[in-house]
Amino acid sequence: MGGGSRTAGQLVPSRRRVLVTADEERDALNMPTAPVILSSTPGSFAWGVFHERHPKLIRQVLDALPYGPTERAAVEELLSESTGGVLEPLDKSAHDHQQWSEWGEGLFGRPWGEAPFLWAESYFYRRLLEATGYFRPGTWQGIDPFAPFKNAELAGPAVDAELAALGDLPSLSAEKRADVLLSSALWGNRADLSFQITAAAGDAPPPALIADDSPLLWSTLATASTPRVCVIADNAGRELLPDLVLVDHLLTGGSAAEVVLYVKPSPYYVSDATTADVLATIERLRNGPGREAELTGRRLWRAMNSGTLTVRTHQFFCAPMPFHDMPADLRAELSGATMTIIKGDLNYRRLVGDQLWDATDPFAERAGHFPSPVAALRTLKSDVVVGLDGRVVAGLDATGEPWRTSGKYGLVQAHAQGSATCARRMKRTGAR
Ligand SMILES: O=P(O)(O)OC[C@@]1(O)O[C@H](CO)[C@@H](O)[C@@H]1O
Repeated sequence: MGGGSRTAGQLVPSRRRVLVTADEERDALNMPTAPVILSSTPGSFAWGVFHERHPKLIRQVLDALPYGPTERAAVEELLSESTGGVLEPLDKSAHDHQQWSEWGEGLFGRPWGEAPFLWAESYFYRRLLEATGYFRPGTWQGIDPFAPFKNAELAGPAVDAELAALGDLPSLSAEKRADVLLSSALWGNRADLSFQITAAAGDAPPPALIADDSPLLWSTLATASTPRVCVIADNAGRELLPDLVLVDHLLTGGSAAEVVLYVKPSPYYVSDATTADVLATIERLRNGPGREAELTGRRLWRAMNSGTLTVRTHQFFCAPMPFHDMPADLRAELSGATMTIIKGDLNYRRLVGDQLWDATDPFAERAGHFPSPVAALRTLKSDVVVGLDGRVVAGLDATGEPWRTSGKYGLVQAHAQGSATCARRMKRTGAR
């Protein structure tokens, strides 16, 4: 574990647009804070992402598509800059140059490892799209550099088996089916392609759930008259598939009258889902194998036709900040949700803050800023975790395993009093 600690002179990205930052708010409320994770400490998880995972990723990206000399050189240059150089700004011609200049104020010109890990990773993926020409007019405009990996996974035999297994669902009781589908969506998060780049070969440990607030998730949905569920998706392929099956179950079983599925506006963290990935996954379901898969795919198609399922995105989902700093329009959208289900490790980091919290800090304190009741379905693949029982933490520490990052443990954590922190902030500032 490790990263670095937040000291007086430490650089943090500009949050000029944010009226009250998470740290200012905590200071004002006398709440505890924790060191922001950096990637400067050799041997830490964050350092390994830049120095071990990214070099392998870059090789895979350059092998997967026939990029020309300009793109190849730019990609190699990014790898060398991000492992040994300083943060260079986006070219002035980039459509979001100004935006990133603001987000990176005080960071450009400094070594990558001095930027918060979350910021640096987000910027790495933005720069990778720049290097491959994703936003520039030309051959590679709009071409997802990770599409070959995502497509291979979706077409693979493991997905065939998962689709065929859907045939067992009708024989289960409604309650059992709900549990099974929630659990599939949770463990589907282990199928993240960036994680697999450095996961040990043949590594398929039996999963273990170390926190389970699923009763709170289900009871919150059960008590609403017309439940609106927002799902903030994570990975495409073998994670999005069970997510969509869960969405179908929520809609057909009455746990949700409406579902809004949020995806990334552009390729990000290798396998993160975009709208194109949602469409490809629904198509995969419609084509089976298996009658139940076909029916699920058709129902999802019709749900999109009727508007009970909407797929949306927002630029903020690729922004380098925690959810605490989400812009007002997205906050307003999410505030109407009966429950927002947040998938995956990165979204969890953004929800609670990418900081070295004490693992027993209450989840409600870290997630209470979210504009709606919120539930996180996440396998642990980074240093951040909160809301665990002290005895569980002691037991995990005693194993000597890297339990926070191994992908072997998972959690369902929920908080149902949305906007608790928001309400305190409004009271303090006199806002209505
Ligand atoms: O969000 P996901 O797909 O569950 O996980 C993303 C991840 O693989 O990438 C980051 C490190 O690059 C970590 O947050 C985590 O290890």
